[in-house]
Amino acid sequence: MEKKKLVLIGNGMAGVRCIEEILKLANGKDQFEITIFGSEPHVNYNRIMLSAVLAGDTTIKDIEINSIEWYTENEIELFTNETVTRLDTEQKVLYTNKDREMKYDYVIMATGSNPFILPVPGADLEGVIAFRDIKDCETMIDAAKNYKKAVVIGGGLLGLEAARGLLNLGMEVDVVHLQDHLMERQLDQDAAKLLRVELEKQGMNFLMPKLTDKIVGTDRVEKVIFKDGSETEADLVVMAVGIRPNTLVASESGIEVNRGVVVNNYMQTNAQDVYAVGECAEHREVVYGLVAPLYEQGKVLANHIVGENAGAGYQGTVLSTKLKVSGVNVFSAGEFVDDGSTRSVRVYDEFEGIYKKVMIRNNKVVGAVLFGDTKESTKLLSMINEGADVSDMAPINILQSNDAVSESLTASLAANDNVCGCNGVTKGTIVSAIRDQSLCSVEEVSGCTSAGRSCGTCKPMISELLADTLGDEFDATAKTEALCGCTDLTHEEVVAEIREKGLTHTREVMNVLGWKNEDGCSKCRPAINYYLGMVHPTNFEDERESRFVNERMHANIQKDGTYSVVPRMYGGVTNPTELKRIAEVAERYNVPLVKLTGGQRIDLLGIKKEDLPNVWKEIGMPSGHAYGKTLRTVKTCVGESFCRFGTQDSIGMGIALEKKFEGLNTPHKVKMAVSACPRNCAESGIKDVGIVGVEGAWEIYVGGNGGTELRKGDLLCKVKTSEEVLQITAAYLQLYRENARYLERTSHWIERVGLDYVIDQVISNEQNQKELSERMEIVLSTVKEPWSEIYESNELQTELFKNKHVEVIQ
Ligand SMILES: Cc1cc2nc3c(=O)[nH]c(=O)nc-3n(C[C@H](O)[C@H](O)[C@H](O)COP(=O)(O)OP(=O)(O)OC[C@H]3O[C@@H](n4cnc5c(N)ncnc54)[C@H](O)[C@@H]3O)c2cc1C
Ligand SMILES: NC(=O)c1ccc[n+]([C@@H]2O[C@H](COP(=O)([O-])OP(=O)(O)OC[C@H]3O[C@@H](n4cnc5c(N)ncnc54)[C@H](O)[C@@H]3O)[C@@H](O)[C@H]2O)c1
Ligand code: SF4
Ligand code: FES
Repeated sequence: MEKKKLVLIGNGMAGVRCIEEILKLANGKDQFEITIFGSEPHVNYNRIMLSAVLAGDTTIKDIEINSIEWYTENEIELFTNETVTRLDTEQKVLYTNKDREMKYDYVIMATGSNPFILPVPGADLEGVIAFRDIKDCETMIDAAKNYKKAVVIGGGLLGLEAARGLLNLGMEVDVVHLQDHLMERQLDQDAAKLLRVELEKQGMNFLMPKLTDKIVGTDRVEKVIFKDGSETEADLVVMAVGIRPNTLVASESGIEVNRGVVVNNYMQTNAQDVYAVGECAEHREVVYGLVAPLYEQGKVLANHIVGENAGAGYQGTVLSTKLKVSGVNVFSAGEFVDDGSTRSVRVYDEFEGIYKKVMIRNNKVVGAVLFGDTKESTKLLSMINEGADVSDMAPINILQSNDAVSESLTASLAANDNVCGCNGVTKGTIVSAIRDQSLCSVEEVSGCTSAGRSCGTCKPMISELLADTLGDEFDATAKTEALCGCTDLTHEEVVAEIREKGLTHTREVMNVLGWKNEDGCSKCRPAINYYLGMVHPTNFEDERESRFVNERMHANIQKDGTYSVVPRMYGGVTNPTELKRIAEVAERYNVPLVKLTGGQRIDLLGIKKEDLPNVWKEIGMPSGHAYGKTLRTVKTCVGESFCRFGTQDSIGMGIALEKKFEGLNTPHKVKMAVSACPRNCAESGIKDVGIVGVEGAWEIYVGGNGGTELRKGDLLCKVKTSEEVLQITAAYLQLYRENARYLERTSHWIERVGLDYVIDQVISNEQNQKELSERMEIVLSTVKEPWSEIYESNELQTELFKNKHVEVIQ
């Protein structure tokens, strides 16, 4: 079959993706001889990531999408630095600015947009630029080396991302905005207000509402003057006031143009065999400026042009956006302004800086705005796209999956929910690809499914899906043992950097260590929080929002949304007074289930979240930490006082251990037991630390586990006195704290590092033992009792239990 000549005008994101789709289809490659013209001097690159380049999070080299080898391998003829000027649609010939003429059979126009430059005096001065391509990005990076003050005109997505990048480059930044609220095309007033406050904290200065009158300077820009007569100094002005579809080739060729090049559902223009795709195209009077719709268009076009069934064609897209500014989570999708026909559910948490609004019309979700916590964005976008009926849901449940999902971003997603919004890739597709093609890294998943190839904000979710699907194999087979998909650094490297660079906050760690996803994920945030506390025990500010929900609430969440409360009973010992108080509380709060735990204490299950502080106070006992990565219980046998086999005071030893180590933060939960003879009634052989009394001595066992992977503890040493048991346990636990990876149980850690290493560090090297236990004493001096801390503090109670206002508004 003779190949048809297919020419792509525009070597950018939408056009080249469409060519990739054509090449993927059977016969696609064989049908066409492909030529691409691009005005820019580069191969196809990820324009979206220019914001990340400017912010110093990645480099221009790293944002290349298709290497020059890709064009060669696919036999694509590429002309960079060459602009197509006109088509003769009768003769099927195109012309370029380099006097080239080329015959074609099919043309795809993917010429993108031009940034809008305000038609004000001085807009042509040196130092006045747009932010659209690599050249603009390089100009800004160079300007920051020589100049101090930048003015960004436009408080939309682009302007704010530019401003963040310029701040990172060390410039002072004014953002000039026309309206009195930022991102007015995506956010309502309330979200915009919170956004402004957050960005001001980051150092941005807002001049709004302001209309630019002129830009002045001699050779280079010196100041911007506004219509109200005020002015601001400027060494650099970045215009980010919107874009206009680039329709020049079409209009020069007599092809129908409105705002963009007019296309039908198959992306055909009114000229024979001429298609348009991307930001230059106008479909049903809409021009899109985000990649998700453009990639959908490219898929339809590819199917149509190769003669595959393209169904009903492109049907339009509900837009959703996320601002890519470090430290700010903003999501907006569909409708966001209330009108008479909508009702909305809102959650506004001033303490945490969280605002969520879901718009509902005729029992269907039609839009959402999330600020501060965007975990539900994927779920909400699916609901909007599916037109999900929410008439059976309590309004708050539409928004409050947050507690339940906070341990996993992906667990609550259905197989047909999109994980990667940019590329339209579902959870089901990713999980099948991982299973069927034995994928084991985020890069491999991206390569096979395209998920994660654009803005990259979905990479943490891909990483979670890998972990969930591969289970234990994930770590074993991953190319690198990176802490999570947000970084290539290992746990050990992150800890080393925290120590070396003196990093003290989660955000700082992510910024300084170049996190790929600026907000981190549910894997790295708790880990970093733990490592910071481990490295800097005395000046550590625990980041509550980085903790798993159970640790944040100091109680275990149950499947019906209530909580369980387990007070501490040192060594499993209680008395009638405590039992009476527990019984009274159970009656007063209608506790549906009171149960003895395997760790020798009492569990009150089914407590409402708002009742927690009062229940804790009225029980009057310390927290049993049944929910934390910390010491859980010390189980004891009755020992020498009552048992005829007992050789030691196991209860006394257990209570001493529990009192010493309660509340200690550890990489994972730690369970202990003390038995007074080798009959081991307290099951000391399968605990993280198990103590066994023998005649005149104690044996210390470590690394035992009674869970799914049963492991018998290893004998660490045998000592004579209780003091030695306490000191060696302290040294051992401190070594575990400093050396293990977050979420690694002692049983796995010992398997990894070896018992010999632990004996060497804790037993053989006495100086080391002393230093480890001294460091443990420092940590222990910082421990606070969490329940009383909360019920004695109105502020904490409001923060945790009372500050979510839920309104259903007509
Ligand atoms: C800094 C920045 C951040 C962004 N962040 C996001 C984001 O987070 N999420 C998101 O979805 N979108 C984002 N966008 C928007 C996204 O990059 C665009 O929607 C997307 O690049 C449009 O693809 P396109 O192929 O239509 O246009 P482009 O990528 O602009 O490609 C068009 C190409 O055609 C070339 N060209 C034009 N005319 C001719 C001609 N006559 N002959 C030859 N070549 C020609 C141009 O030089 C250009 O290289 C961002 C944009 C910028 C600038
Ligand atoms: N995270 C993302 O998804 C992302 C990031 C960057 C860019 N983009 C896309 O790139 C394109 C360009 O972004 P954009 O922010 O320039 O476009 P935009 O149209 O979304 O925003 C332009 C903003 O400039 C303001 N403005 C207009 N005239 C002004 C004036 N004279 N003075 C001050 N402000 C004025 C408008 O009120 C508007 O808020 C859009 O399609 C956008 O979706 C997306
Ligand atoms: S472990 Fe030994 S001392 Fe303790 S209760 Fe059992 S038999 Fe008695
Ligand atoms: S959501 Fe943007 S790359 Fe996946």
